[in-house]
Amino acid sequence: MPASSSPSPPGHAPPGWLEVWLEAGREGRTFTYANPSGLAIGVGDLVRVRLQGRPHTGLVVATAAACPAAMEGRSILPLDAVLESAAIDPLWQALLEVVARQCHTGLFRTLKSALPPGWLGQARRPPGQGRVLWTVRPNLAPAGEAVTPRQQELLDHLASHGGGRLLRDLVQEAGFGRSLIGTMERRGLILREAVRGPSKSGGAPGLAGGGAGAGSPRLESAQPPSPAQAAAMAAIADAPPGQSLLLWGVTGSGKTEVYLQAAARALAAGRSVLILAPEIGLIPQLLDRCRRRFGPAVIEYHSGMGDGERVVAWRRCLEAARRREPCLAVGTRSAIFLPLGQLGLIVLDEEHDASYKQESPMPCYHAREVARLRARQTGARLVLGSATPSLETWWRCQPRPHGQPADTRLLALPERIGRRPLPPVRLVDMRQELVDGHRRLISRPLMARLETLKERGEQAVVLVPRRGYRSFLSCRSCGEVVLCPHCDVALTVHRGPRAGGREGREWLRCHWCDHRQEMGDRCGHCGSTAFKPFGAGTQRVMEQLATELEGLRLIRFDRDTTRGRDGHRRLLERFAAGEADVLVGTQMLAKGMDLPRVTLAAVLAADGLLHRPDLRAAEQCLQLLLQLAGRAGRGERPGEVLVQTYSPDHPVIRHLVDGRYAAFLAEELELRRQGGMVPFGRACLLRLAGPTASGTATAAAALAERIRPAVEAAGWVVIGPAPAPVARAAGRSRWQLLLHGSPMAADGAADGAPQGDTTLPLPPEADLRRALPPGVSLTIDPDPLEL
Ligand SMILES: Nc1ncnc2c1ncn2[C@@H]1O[C@H](COP(=O)(O)OP(=O)(O)OP(=O)(O)O)[C@@H](O)[C@H]1O
Ligand SMILES: [Zn+2]
Ligand SMILES: [Zn+2]
Repeated sequence: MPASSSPSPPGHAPPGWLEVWLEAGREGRTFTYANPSGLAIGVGDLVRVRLQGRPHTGLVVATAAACPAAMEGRSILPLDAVLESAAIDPLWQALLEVVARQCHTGLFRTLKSALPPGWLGQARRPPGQGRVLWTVRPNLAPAGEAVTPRQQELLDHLASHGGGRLLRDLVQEAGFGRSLIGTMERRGLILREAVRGPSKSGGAPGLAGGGAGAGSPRLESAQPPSPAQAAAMAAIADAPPGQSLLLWGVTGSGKTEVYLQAAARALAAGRSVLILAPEIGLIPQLLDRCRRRFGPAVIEYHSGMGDGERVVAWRRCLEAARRREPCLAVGTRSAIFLPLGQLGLIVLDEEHDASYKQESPMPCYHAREVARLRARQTGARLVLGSATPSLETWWRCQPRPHGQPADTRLLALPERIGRRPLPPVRLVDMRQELVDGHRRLISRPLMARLETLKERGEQAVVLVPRRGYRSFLSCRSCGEVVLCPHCDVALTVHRGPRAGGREGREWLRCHWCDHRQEMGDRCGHCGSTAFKPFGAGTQRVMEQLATELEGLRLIRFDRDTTRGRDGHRRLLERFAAGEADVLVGTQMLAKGMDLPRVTLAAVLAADGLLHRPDLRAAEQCLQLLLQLAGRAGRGERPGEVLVQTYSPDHPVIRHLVDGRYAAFLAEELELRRQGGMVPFGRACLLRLAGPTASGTATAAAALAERIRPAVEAAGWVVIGPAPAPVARAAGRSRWQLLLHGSPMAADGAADGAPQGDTTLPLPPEADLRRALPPGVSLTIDPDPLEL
């Protein structure tokens, strides 16, 4: 319950007036409130106030002893209550201020993006209020205590949610009955606790820092490290505070084991640990591994969770920080802002992944850069792990001129665990397949390999770049591709029941805005009703495999089949349990999976990945293919990679076959150097979107003129305006301006320094917005990953 009027500390008069930030509109606004009853209040406190008669939760951002001059003589409302003292730590706020500045936006927008949804805002119900049920004794099985299957289900469910979940989510979302919960409470199997204010949370399970032996008998013990793993762990332990390290380990080299042992060490020293993965789909496996090692108290945080659960996770971090207890949190990019105290270690797994970058809304931050700032600020070590490091991170490991040490230390795990070989890559030239009269989706070599899977008791993963049934549809008369009416992208053919539809029928869907329509509509270009489908999506590949290889058991793994909270976990568990021979899916199957029976990784249409007009297209494609290759041969049996392509001589394919990622990076770096591109130059993208093409174009041109003086004075150039690569999406026209600056030209350093000064030569964000016509939105994206 809200903290009541606490006496103010001696020597500090309670402030008479407060500036409170409230979530009003997109930016938020501060309002002045009075403190007539003299509550002890400070910056960073969470308070309840009234705005237009309604209760709101707000954040105190300033206090004053005297009434602000602007408010003199006006009636000022008193605040209602202090909800929570020191809800925001000054150090944490300082971090957000730097992020806001680097992303060229305000602190409020940044706060709003960093805090869990519902933390601030109109008090529909005060944030996070509710009852949480905690597991008290998760290990009933070894204790030999009798529980019903349904009771065990509830215990497992709680364990998989960090040990605790809001009562209303348990009932409404997870469907557990109140009587079941009541019975278990009475038996002392679970514990109810209100989540408000600093809690005495005796019921929260503790974190086992030491690995084996500590706490629960079910905890798994650490693996004896290989020499390379041991060297990496020692280097992390000995690194100076704030140091960044790149853990470059080939797929299956045991990077995760290094993270876990480094985490155990930090926890044992009383310091918190944060481990990030780029996608929600990778969280379940990572979380499971962490919980097996450290117990159920590991905190989970990502956008796949309900708002209430995120608030609970946030609070658990805050309260642990107050008690100076270490925690271990696992999450996606937004977890980089969790209010963990005494941070000792931050890990970004798959550090090269583009999902670490927020594209919209602003702030367009990169979790890797925020992690770097946070590590420096708190003295934590930052470990960036990857089998295919980003060019930027690799570049930071190179020695600097004049004998300065590299910014990031390189640690290598050059071999797989158990010296298992990396799987060889075999190309299937699809042109030759055609010449030989084989026109099927699945080449003969791939068929032959899949046919023997089952008898050998092995499994395969098959990557298909697109979900759905067919990639696109074009008109038989005029050849035009059928586009989404709201976006400049081709509609994808899907098959199967859709609301009210029949099984097996085909319909069209936009992967950008989710528009859906019937197949039979006329060609928008010539009026013909005859269409021809092209390309194959996951659905069609499933169908083909099922008809051509009878008896082969398949699971489809894409965004359509992994919906819902546990969608990824459910399918992967079924596959791991041997319920299927082949997993057919999109990019998401290339990452993280560690299944010993997978001996074949195949790509059906590599060409769909190769030809993208983007600065990082080659880098991202090679990363994906190497990741995919890394799924094969992780167990006792050797693996193999099969790539079907029409472009066997493409440089990316060549590098894939040679497996020489370092050589690729060196070549790519040279290209970037010649072009003055990242990391030899900096870029910033201004994205505009508006209701009409002409209005948006005019606004973009006016904006270009407005910023030109400041941009050019800093030695940068303005490129454009130009239509965005997808010039219309969800009915909005999109234009963009690219700013390009070269630190090389500016400071004359022959080698280009890793971006030192990260502020952009632009007028303040608010000025830019004010100059835009109504209805036109602006996103400022510094160091964009996609152009
Ligand atoms: N020291 C060790 N001794 C025995 N087995 C190990 C050791 N370290 C890791 N392993 C096992 O090797 C396998 C691969 O390790 P891990 O998943 O950590 O690799 P990774 O480098 O993270 O892989 P990827 O990048 O491909 O996801 C796992 O099954 C893991 O349990
Ligand atoms: Zn669309
Ligand atoms: Zn037509």
